[in-house]
Amino acid sequence: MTTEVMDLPPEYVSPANDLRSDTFTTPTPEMIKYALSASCGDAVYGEDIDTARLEKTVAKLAGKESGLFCVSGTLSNQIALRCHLFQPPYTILCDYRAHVYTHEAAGLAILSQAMVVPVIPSNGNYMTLEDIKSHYIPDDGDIHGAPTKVISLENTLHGIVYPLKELIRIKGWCLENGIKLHCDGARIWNAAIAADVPLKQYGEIFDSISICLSKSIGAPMGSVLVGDLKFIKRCNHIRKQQGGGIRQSGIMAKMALYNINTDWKARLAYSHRLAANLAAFCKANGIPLESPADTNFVFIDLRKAMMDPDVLVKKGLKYNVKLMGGRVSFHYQVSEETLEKVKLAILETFQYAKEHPFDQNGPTQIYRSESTEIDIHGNAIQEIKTYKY
Ligand SMILES: Cc1ncc(COP(=O)(O)O)c(C=O)c1O
Ligand SMILES: C[C@@H](O)[C@H](N)C(=O)O
Repeated sequence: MTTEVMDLPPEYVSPANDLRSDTFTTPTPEMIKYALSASCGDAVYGEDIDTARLEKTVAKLAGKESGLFCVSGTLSNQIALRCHLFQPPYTILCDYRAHVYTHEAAGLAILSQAMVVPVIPSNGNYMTLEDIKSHYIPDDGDIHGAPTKVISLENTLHGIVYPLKELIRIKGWCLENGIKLHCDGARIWNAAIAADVPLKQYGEIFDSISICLSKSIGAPMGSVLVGDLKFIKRCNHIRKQQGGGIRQSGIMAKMALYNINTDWKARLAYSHRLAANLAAFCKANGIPLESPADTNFVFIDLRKAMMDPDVLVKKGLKYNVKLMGGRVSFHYQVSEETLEKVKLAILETFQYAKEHPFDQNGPTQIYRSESTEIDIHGNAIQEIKTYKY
């Protein structure tokens, strides 16, 4: 039996109770209405006005010469890193939790033919210059080596805001050593308001930034990759090679522009407030967190708490809240009611773990197919409705 998503009850398809990711933000009627006046040129020929407007708007916000609208953050990251690289052998250095390394299907190996140096930060939260210096591979002519040619940082990573001073230190060292610096800015908007740093200041530090539109900004899709003009022209070439050329993308660009041109800071600040509230609740109840809740994510330390992620997912559904595991992701469309309900689900799971400790010895995964309402065959997962916890 295949179950159309449309058959699922409304509460299953609303963003208001969806804490799995900020990618679940949905277009509002205002965005859709605004998009009705979108341009309809062929963007591959550079003839779509609203796509060009979006690219210029985001590039200007970041203080960069040019921007390129990509269908996804994955594509914009992969294109950027590929275009910073020229002749293998080389390596890309990043945090061991970086999306470009863990969630982009080995694109760095396939598209860029790059080796990756994944670094565990010595402070547990973000790589320092000292971490980088002790892991990078110098371009010193040693025929055993694959020199590090680009460093990819994520801001925020795990919801953690990268300290500006550290970014500036890393940038200075990269300039001295001829290493490019890319930012996976899927949540750079969140970092900007949490750290009160203008996007333009991040633009001065990074050679390229992949600025996602489909997360907290709330656009239906995509990212804008920003950098200098020559670099973005090269990225446009590789984007086309990867099948990423978009024709009439004005409608999508217009929806993104609507949210960028309205009060995105207030919307993100709301999500950060909810996350901070949940983090304080966890602290007050002795529930450990993996990392500081600087922005819109709360990462519960399931391993430390011996909490079973499947129990948490099903407790969530008991209170009509969607979770994927220990990461609780807030966005501007999440309701205050959902915040109160997820507290109940987390507390009950924490208490359940005291009697039924769960020793998770496998990998910690963000994506958990059990947490969706329909399986890969499109069949509703009935047992979720008959949870036993
Ligand atoms: C940190 C980070 N970078 C990049 C991406 C990729 O974005 P997309 O899903 O649009 O490919 C994501 C997830 O969406 C992400 O969480
Ligand atoms: C997991 C990752 O691919 C996705 N970007 C998310 O944050 O939900």
